[in-house]
Amino acid sequence: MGLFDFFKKDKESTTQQASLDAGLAKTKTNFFEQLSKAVVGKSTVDEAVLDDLEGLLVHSDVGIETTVKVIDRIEARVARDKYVSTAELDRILREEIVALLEDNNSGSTAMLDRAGNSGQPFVIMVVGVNGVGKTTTIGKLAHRFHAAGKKVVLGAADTFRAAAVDQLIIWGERVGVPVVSHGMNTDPASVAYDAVRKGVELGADVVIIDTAGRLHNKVNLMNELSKIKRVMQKVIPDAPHEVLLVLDGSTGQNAFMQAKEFTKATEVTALAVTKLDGTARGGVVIGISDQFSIPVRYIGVGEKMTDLQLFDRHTFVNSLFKK
Ligand SMILES: Nc1nc2c(ncn2[C@@H]2O[C@H](COP(=O)(O)OP(=O)(O)OP(=O)(O)O)[C@@H](O)[C@H]2O)c(=O)[nH]1
Repeated sequence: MGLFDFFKKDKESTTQQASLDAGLAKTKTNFFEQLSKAVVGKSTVDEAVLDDLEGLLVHSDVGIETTVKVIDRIEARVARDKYVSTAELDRILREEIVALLEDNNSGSTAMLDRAGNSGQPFVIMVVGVNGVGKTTTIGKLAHRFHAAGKKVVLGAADTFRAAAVDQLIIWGERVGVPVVSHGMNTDPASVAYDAVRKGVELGADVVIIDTAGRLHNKVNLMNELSKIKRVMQKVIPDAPHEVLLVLDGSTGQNAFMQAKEFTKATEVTALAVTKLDGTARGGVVIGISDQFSIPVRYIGVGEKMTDLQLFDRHTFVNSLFKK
């Protein structure tokens, strides 16, 4: 890495950090206001403080099971160290959350590092219900790959809604990458097949396929996703290399429910959690990454093309606890 690249990278990470800090601002304000209320007038972490902390974590959408794990860890620490001051609670909580994410999120390799390494396009099938930010996330991903010098092809296989196809085409133009589309109400599997073929023809590094996510008809969803996979495999036998489920972080327990349903319908290999900037309950990322043994790879912290970040547990928790 040359000196220029080093500074460029350094500047990039500073910008990323700033947008993460801004994106998590609502969650932070909410969490720390509540946390300081919980410990006001108390010098040690006792049962009452732990009870308040439990309520606070649940309220931040960390989820019951994960909250119980965090509280158990802190309780064990309090029992071991005998005296834990409330002033230390921040640090302890932060350490325990990082440790929890470490247990559950190991082995997540950034897609960008893997894309284009095998000589064939790296195929990403993107799933998720309408409105969660699926198309936007695909646009942002395309931008990320494109900006990193990767050749990208998009496939508009969400043919159920005209707007989804149009929106993807607009993203393609904005980013400067080709979009394979057959229009609305066409066979999604045929779009996916053509997109993967186009990717091979063009020597693309990445092919990203948008799909329709109609959860209310699980059998149809399952069949449609299986069919899309089967036809892709006629072109590239081990495709898709990633099935990315997009979840709206501002919908709290709904996001958990969707993750449960989609993981039943297809084999999901990675998660993207969007709209964290619009919620005070960003704890959902901690819960989701703990509950499903699927790595959270990306988080959305705004509407701009550059507002999609690689999820890194340390950076995330540091930002959350930064005052
Ligand atoms: N604030 C914010 N808005 C986001 C983020 N990601 C997506 N959005 C917005 O969420 C809205 C829905 O996003 P879409 O990409 O249209 O959602 P979709 O899941 O593709 O839904 P359909 O296109 O309706 O299938 C859009 O207005 C996006 O700009 C994010 O990380 N932060």
